Amino acid sequence: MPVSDNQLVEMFEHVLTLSNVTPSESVAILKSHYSNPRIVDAAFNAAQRLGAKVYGVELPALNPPKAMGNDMTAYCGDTPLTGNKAAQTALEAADLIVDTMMLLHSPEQEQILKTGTRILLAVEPPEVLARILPTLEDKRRVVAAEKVLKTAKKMRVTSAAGSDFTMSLGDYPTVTEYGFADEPGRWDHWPSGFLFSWPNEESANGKLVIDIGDILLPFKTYCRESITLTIKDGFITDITGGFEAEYLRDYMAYFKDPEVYGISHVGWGLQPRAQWTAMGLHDKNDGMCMDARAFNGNFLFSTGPNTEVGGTRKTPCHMDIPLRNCTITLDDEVVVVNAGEVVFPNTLSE
Ligand SMILES: O=c1ccc(O)c[nH]1
Ligand SMILES: [Fe+2]
Repeated sequence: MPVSDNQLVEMFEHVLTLSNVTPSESVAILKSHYSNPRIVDAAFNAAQRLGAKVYGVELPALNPPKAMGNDMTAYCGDTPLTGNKAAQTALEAADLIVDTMMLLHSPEQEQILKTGTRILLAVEPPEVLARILPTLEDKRRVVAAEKVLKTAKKMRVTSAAGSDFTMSLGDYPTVTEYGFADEPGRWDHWPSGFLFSWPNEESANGKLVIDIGDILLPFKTYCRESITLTIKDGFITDITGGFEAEYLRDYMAYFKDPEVYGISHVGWGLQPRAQWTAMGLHDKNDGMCMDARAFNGNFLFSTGPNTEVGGTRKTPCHMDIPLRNCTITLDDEVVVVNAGEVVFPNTLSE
């Protein structure tokens, strides 16, 4: 439901405080013409109320010729910042950047983070920002899960629908998202509450069944009939099913890039305030639907790029595919999700 300007400023003050913004710091508000002006204003006001030095960086939008739809997560790689050295310098000078235009996980973003600058992405609708306002408990839960994921050498995902998907882990880092950028060089996304890593190259194998009700982003559709993905040595080699499978095949083939079939980040949702049903209550252009990526107990699968963690796959096509009712096991013993229920960490408060 509608969120007042006053509540939006108060929420930004809460999240910037959790992000350790102090009066001795500088905060850059990164925007473009398509940013939500209410979010830009609330971020400006909240940072000033915390005593920080605030400035804005506005970049002209970039429209890659092959990009379709309005969801910024669909097309990764070049961003409005690409090649803009002066803006890059202005952003690297900040202690914290509130990104209201979506830098995505671009090489430029990684360069900024390397300087110690923190980045907080905030592009979802204000009512989603309000419903999933970050808490220290969110961080505790995600960091507890990170402890097992970052030492895991193997992940196995199974489901009653027929998934049996394994991969080796360890060559790539674990990324946590708990909703605030509180440590130097950290990128985070408000709203969130999940974690992920990437399979070691050529190690992902098996079958994934996208079952009825599972979600396809950026299509923002609930699957109405199952799709079966065959994965061999880190790449999808077959996509079978009915219309939904045909649609996914056609969309991925459009990019004419074999790297679109590579496996990208894999992890699970830990946000009890995110809801599987939320996507159905929003228009497709409202936002990127973080409820789908973060809802408690999902298996978040994705395809395409791995450049932000030093991989070589720079394909622009990125699918995020959260599955329900999966069992996720690490190293054949630690079950983190059992048939869609989070079992580790085992304490969850609403
Ligand atoms: O927060 C996000 C959003 C999109 C994505 O692909 C990863 N994390
Ligand atoms: Fe993703």
